[in-house]
This record gives sequence, C-alpha cells and structure tokens, in this order.
Amino acid sequence: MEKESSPPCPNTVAIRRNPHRKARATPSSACPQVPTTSSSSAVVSSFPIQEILSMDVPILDPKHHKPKPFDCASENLRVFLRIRPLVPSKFFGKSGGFGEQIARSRGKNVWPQKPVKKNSARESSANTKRKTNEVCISVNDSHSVTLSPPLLLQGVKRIKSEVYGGFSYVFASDSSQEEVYQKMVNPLVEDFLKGKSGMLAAMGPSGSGKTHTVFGSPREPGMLTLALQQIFKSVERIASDSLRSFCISIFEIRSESGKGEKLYDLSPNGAELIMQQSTIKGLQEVNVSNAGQAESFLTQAMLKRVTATTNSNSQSSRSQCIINIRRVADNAILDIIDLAGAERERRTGNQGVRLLESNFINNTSMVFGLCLRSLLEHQKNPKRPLQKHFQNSLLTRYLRDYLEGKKRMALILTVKSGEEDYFDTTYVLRQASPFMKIKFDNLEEPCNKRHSQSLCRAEKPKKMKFSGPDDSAIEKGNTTEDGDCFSGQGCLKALKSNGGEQAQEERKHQILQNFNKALWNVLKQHRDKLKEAENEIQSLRENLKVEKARWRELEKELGDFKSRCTCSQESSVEVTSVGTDRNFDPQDDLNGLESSAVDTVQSNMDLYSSNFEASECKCTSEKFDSTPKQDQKTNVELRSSTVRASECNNFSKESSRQDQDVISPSQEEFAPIGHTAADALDGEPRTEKPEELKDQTPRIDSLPKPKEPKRRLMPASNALLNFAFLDINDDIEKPKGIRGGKKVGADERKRTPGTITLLRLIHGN
Ligand SMILES: Nc1ncnc2c1ncn2[C@@H]1O[C@H](COP(=O)(O)OP(=O)(O)OP(=O)(O)O)[C@@H](O)[C@H]1O
Repeated sequence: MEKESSPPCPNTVAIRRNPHRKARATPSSACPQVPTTSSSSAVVSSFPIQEILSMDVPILDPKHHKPKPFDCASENLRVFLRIRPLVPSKFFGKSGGFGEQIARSRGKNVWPQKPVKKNSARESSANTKRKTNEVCISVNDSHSVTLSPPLLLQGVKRIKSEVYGGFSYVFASDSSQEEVYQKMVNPLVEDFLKGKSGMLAAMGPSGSGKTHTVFGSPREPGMLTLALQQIFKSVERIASDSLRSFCISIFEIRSESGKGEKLYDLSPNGAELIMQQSTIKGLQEVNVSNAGQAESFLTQAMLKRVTATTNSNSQSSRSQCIINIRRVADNAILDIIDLAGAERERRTGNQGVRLLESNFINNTSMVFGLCLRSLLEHQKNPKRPLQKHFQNSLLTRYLRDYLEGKKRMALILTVKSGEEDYFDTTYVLRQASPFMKIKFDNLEEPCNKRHSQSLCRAEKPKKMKFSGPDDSAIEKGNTTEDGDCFSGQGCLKALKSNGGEQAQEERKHQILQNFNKALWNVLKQHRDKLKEAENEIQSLRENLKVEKARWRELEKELGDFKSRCTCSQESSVEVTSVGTDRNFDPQDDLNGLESSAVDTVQSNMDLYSSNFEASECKCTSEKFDSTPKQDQKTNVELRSSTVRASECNNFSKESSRQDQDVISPSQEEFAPIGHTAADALDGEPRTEKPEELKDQTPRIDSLPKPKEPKRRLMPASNALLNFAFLDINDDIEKPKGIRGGKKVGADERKRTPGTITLLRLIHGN
C-alpha cells in the first residue's frame, strides 16, 4: 500500500546548493501560472488581487502581433574560435622560418599588397621570452576546446582544466584562412548578396591574430579580401549595373592620449568624423565595381590606421577599425570589424600614452561585452529591460542595431595558445562563450527572393548612419568616384515609405508598452490601497471588540450601582442607564455616534429636573462607589430626586455654587450625587454617612472656590460624556434650547413644586 501511495522517485537527484542564475525557471510569458487550489476551490475567496498582480504580463512585441511578412526562423549568434599558432622561438630570427615568414609577409598598417618591414628584432626578443612550448588550449572537436592551466598553477592554486563548448566552429592553430572564410564568412556574404545585412567582429587579446584574420597577408589573404573577391565574382555575370555596384567605406575609432574617443575616416581624403546618435556624419563612401578597386582603396586606408609596438604585438592596433561594404541596389550592408585587442597592463607593460590607449581599448571591449550580455539577459527574461550600454562608446553606438539583436552578426574569438596566455584566453572564453545563446530575429529583412523588392526597408536606419536621418540630407559629394551610389531613386522612395511604416509600427509598439506599464502601476497602487483599507478594517474590528467588552463591564457596574443605591419613601432616586434604556450597542455607537450624541444630550437635559424635598430627603448610608470618571458612556439619570422644599430654605446661593463645583460634571472626581446634594443642603456632611465614605467625599469648604461661574455652551460630545449622568430636571429653570421640545409630564410638575434645580446649581444662578 505504501509503495502505491508514495510518489515515484526519480533515478537521480541533482542538488545544487547555490543554483546558478540560469537555473531559475524562466517565467512563461504565454500563460501565467495561477496556483490551483483543489481542496479550497469550493470556498469563494476574496478577489485574487495577489494572483493577478503576480502574473507575468507578456511584453507586447509588434513582431508577434503583426502578420509575419517572411517565414524566417531566428538564429543564434554564431561564435567562432580561432587559435593562433604557437610559433616556436627557434623559428624567429631564422631565415625562412615560419615566424619570420609571417612577420615579413604581413605589415600591420598596410593592405597585404604592400607589406612593410617588420620590427623582427623586437618580435624576436619578445617571443624568445617563451620558456616552454606548452599550450594552454587544445581542440576537443570542431565545437569545443579544453583550457588547461600551466602546471605551476595547477599545483599551487589548484586550478583545473575547463571545457568550453558550443562554438559554431573551432579553428585549430593550423587552420588556413580559406578554411576560416568558408565556414565563417561565406554564409554571411551569401546572405549579404541576398540583401541581408550582417556583421563580423574579431575580438580577442592583443596579438592573438584578429588583424591577421581580417586583413591577412599577401600569401594568406584575410576575410575581407576573400569576401570582396567572392562578392565581385558572384555579380560578374549580372547584367544590371546597379546590382554590381558596391560602396565601401572605412573608418576607425581611437582615443588620442586617452582624451576621449574620436572617429576618423581612413579613406584617402578622409578627415575627422562626427557621430550624432548612431549616425556618422561626413563618412566618404567609395563606389567600387571590382575587387581590385576595393583592395587598392583599402590598402591606402590601412596606411592611415594607428598602430604601435607593445610587448604583446610589434604592430598592435590602437583603434577599432570598421569596414563597411554596401550594396547600392538594395542597401544591404556587410560590416567587418577589427577590434583593438584587450590588454592587461602587466602583460603589455604599457606606460604613458600607451597605457591611456589601453584604457580606451579595454573600455570599449568591456562596453561591447556588456551590450551583448544585456541583450542575452533580456532575451532570457524579457521582463529585464535591455540596458543601454551602447551609449557608452562610439563603437557600440554605431553597432546598436546589431547589439540589440535586430541584425545578425558573427563573432570570431582569437586566442593565443601559449601557456603564458592562459589568463588572457580564459578571460575571453568566459566573457564571450555565453554570447552564443543570443538570438537574432531576422524579421526585419527579407529571407527569400519573393520579398527581394522590400530589401530597402530594413536598411533605412543603417543608411541613415551615413547620410543623416533625413534622406534629403544625402550628400552626393560623399561618393568619391561617381554618383551611382544613390542613383536608385525608386529605391530611395521605397525606403521612405517603408521606413515610415516601420517608424509607425515602432511608435505603436512604444505606446502599447507605455500603456502596459502605466496600467501595471495603477494596479499596483490599487493593491497597496486595498491592503491599507484591509488593515484599517482589521484594527476597527479589534477596537469594536474592546469596546464591547468594556460596555459589558460598565453595564455590570451599573447593575451593581443600582442594587446598592436605594432611597427612602420620600426620596426616591432613580438611576437608570441611558445605554440600558436604549439597549446600547457599541456597534451602533460606532455607526451613528454623532447623531445619537445629540439625541442623548437632549433626552438627558429633559430629564434634568430634580425636585428636592429637603425635609424628607434622606439618603441611604450606602456609598456610591462607582466612579463616573471611569465610564464616560454611562449616563446616570436621576429622574426624580425629590427634596422637600421646607427643608431647602437654608440652601443659599453660595452653597449652590459650591455644590455645583462638587457635582459639576467637569470635575475630575465625582462625589456620590445623592450624598453631595444632601450635604449641600445641610451645609455639612451627614452624620449617618459611612466612615469609609468620609474620606472619599470631597468637602465643600476644602474645594477651591470658583472665581466666577461661567456659562458655557459645551460641545455636544462633552454633554454626552459628562452631563448625561446628572439627569436632574427642573421645569422652571430648564433652558428652552436644552429642553429640546420634550415635555415634562403634568404629574411630575405637581410632585415638584418649588424645587431647586441642579441646573441652577451648575450655572450658579
Ligand atoms: N593564424 C595565424 N597564423 C599565422 N600567424 C598569425 C596568425 N594569427 C596571428 N599571427 C601573427 O601574429 C602576430 C599578431 O597578430 P595580429 O597583429 O593579427 O594580432 P592582433 O590580435 O591584431 O593584435 P592587436 O590587437 O594588438 O592588434 C602577427 O605577426 C600575425 O602575423
């Protein structure tokens, strides 16, 4: 039986003490999970505000709400890894050695057609510092590598080997440029020729082979050369001139002496550029119609690029270099970027200006990484806003569309394999390997020929980067060779209309998002108010309970009070409780305290007549031990206190005043009413008063004399609380206003001729 009832156990249980952030369940944006309560489903609970507020609001994405124009699947960011060959020191300095061949064949600042002399001495000395030929990275398969720390670190710091996988492809140190091109750049170029924009960025530590990969050498042409060759080869057979027409531009972002970033056009006549938002102003494009023209232009441009010698690289790039190839017909763009390599100060030994450059380079790399990380986190959890890190550097501002996942890009990580490069390599792999989970939605762009006429649409923002937000601002002078770049007037018109639609869509999307946010905030505010109100209700309920308990106590006390207070035949003292008469309910009091206060005052004041027959008035010896002060709600009505008039002759005005003070409801301490009244009549305390009462009863002569009795119209609440218990009526002296229209019975008038009222006592006249 037990086996049947127990839940099935999984074979293995993985327990993570500190679950990784990734381990958190991704909130479902489709349908929020409302906890099901099977047992309590019959009970109708209160409005489920908590559940509603804990729901995930799906962020409206216009892409998902408008009909998909193209049947495009989103693709992941492709991250490639290339390992630079470990050049043994013995080859350096030797004629014909491999390292020397590379050094001689490639000049950093020069397009491969014009190699420059290498500072082989420096390179040689730098590389001869290598003590071992051990490598820190080994290729497991075409998608993963193992990074092993140097033996020294393994022993001392107990650092273990790590496996990094998931790369689109891993290029081993012996891989050729052609191989890299075919696997990595060829798909991008093919897409570009179909009208899709794309970007390839090379990133990695200084000296790891980024520039070599992008620009290559005459013997080993890089990705850019190979791409241009493929592009022009593929359009050779196309008859249309516009389809064979491409524009190229090249610029760099650098920081001179660490004084902020600057943009420079590297084209022969280029100058400093300005960036407004994500748009570069004044960049010159060169219209090229064959690969030769393009290479010639780029060779000249590379001569202008800034390089310097560092410990890591004899010809280290000190700037971010961006090459932009644009197809005139459809405005598709292919960006190829050679980033400056991240540098560790200890490794490069940079000082002064070089160090400031290092800071700029590292900062740009960091911002670039932050943008991609933010994009990744945003894609994982759409509730997280996409941080605007791109604003922090010119490079990322320019690449905004890519870094926000709107256009596809590929990354090639270049690493060095020497054991002394372990930390640099680890840093790059740790930083960049998560980026391969980034997705790009290609919905902005056409995916097949059927929609090739709409190619311009996605390129509007990119085009603006060169020519400003307004198409009318396109300067023909920006095209150096001829005006063919912008000869497609129909294309421009299409751009305008399509761009307008896109802008409208984006605006709608923004409005909806803002509306969602506002609605959400309002709901939250309501929830808070609801909570406050609930708390208030709770406290009121508690108060009510307390009041009820108190009321019962007081009722009980009143009962005691009644039972102990008796009068002789002549003097009858009726003690009633107003609360008892009207069946006092604290709940009612809470509800209608104000209105009942007025009624009570009136009724009490109507009963405020007392007839004293002094001769026959005899108070019992029972003491009044109740403390009126304790009960502000107990209104004691002395309906008829008859005192014989003959025995009241000596009742002077003065004593009345004193008595008023004694029995005044405003007094803090109250003497027993009947007792005090009798004392007042006699002028001194009665002998039959019990002993214990003597101490408690305030003596008239000991009380402070009132300076001048004041007539005050007391607030209704005070009257309710304080006067009500003195319900001794006086037909003669009762003020009209206080009587409130309540008639005193004729028989009562008869029984109380010539009475002295307590009202007179109280008011002193
Ligand atoms: N795959 C490779 N095969 C042969 N030589 C290479 C390879 N990668 C790089 N090198 C050589 O290594 C040296 C440094 O390469 P490169 O200048 O491309 O590094 P980098 O990453 O651009 O450095 P920096 O960021 O400092 O500019 C160069 O002499 C280059 O020829």
